[in-house]
Amino acid sequence: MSARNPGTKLDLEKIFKVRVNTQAVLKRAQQIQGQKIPKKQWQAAWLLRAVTCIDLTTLAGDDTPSNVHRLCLKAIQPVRYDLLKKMDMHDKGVTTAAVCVYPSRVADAVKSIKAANSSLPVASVATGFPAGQTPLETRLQEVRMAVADGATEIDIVINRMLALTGQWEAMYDEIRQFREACGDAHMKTILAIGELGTLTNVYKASLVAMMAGSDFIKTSTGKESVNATYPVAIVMVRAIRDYFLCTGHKVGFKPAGGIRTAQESLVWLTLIKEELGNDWLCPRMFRLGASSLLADIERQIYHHVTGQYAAYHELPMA
Ligand SMILES: O=C[C@H](O)COP(=O)(O)O
Repeated sequence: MSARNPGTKLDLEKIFKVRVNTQAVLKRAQQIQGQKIPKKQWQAAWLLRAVTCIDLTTLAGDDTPSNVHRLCLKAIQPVRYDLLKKMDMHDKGVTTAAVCVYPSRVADAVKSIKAANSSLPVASVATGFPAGQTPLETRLQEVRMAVADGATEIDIVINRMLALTGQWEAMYDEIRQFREACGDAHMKTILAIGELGTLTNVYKASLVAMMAGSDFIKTSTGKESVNATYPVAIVMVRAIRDYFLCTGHKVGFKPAGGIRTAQESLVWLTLIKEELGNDWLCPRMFRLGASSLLADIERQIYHHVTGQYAAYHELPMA
């Protein structure tokens, strides 16, 4: 990952001035979805880029060491070797960006990745994911435990109650404490946009999260009824741009939740390229949080290489 965002003082004046023009945002989101996407070998290259930006995720109540182990192996070899060889990409170290698991499964993931002689990062959700409704000390302790078990990236959830009641200072203080508990682990801050009510709140929460030192801002847990949407992404990436122009610090962006198709991954890459530029089109600055996107991308790559669609059983999945 890139140099970290140290954060800034909380600028409440700037937060209170935020207004979002919803119609303009919706129009821009439509424009981006209407853009032509690359075809043929360019599409295959973009899809491989998308693979390298995936936080391959399992966040289920029935996660076990064995399904986490399979997830890790898939993250290390996300696309079948013979397909990569046909594209002359077999020796380019194509992996996903990270695996993402619950705190209790971090040690399992670290063990599997070490056993495979890989240094793939292990990310963990924490802070009472997904609702964030546990006492602050419990949430802080969860972060410390995930880091102690070997997570090098922590996806925290914000306290929505503080955002919904306009307690931005308290939200800033909590996130600051999470950042400290993370130590050297990079922190992605999940806004849970489906529960923030308005796009204005999304912009404000984005700014507060960045001022408090988040390395990434992330749309959703994947557990809300509304998760990663393009209009919300426009608002968040504009906040990232605004913060960069004011401070010189680059913060990453992670849409997550409900992203399932290769086609969607191409739209996400287009959105990042158009709104933030090529500097953000890499795993250091952009992640796709997804549990089941990789299957479709690998299928499209199979089609690109062979001219046929694979049955799902032909592609080993996590
Ligand atoms: O952070 C990642 C999300 O929880 C994944 O959501 P998903 O299962 O809808 O892909």
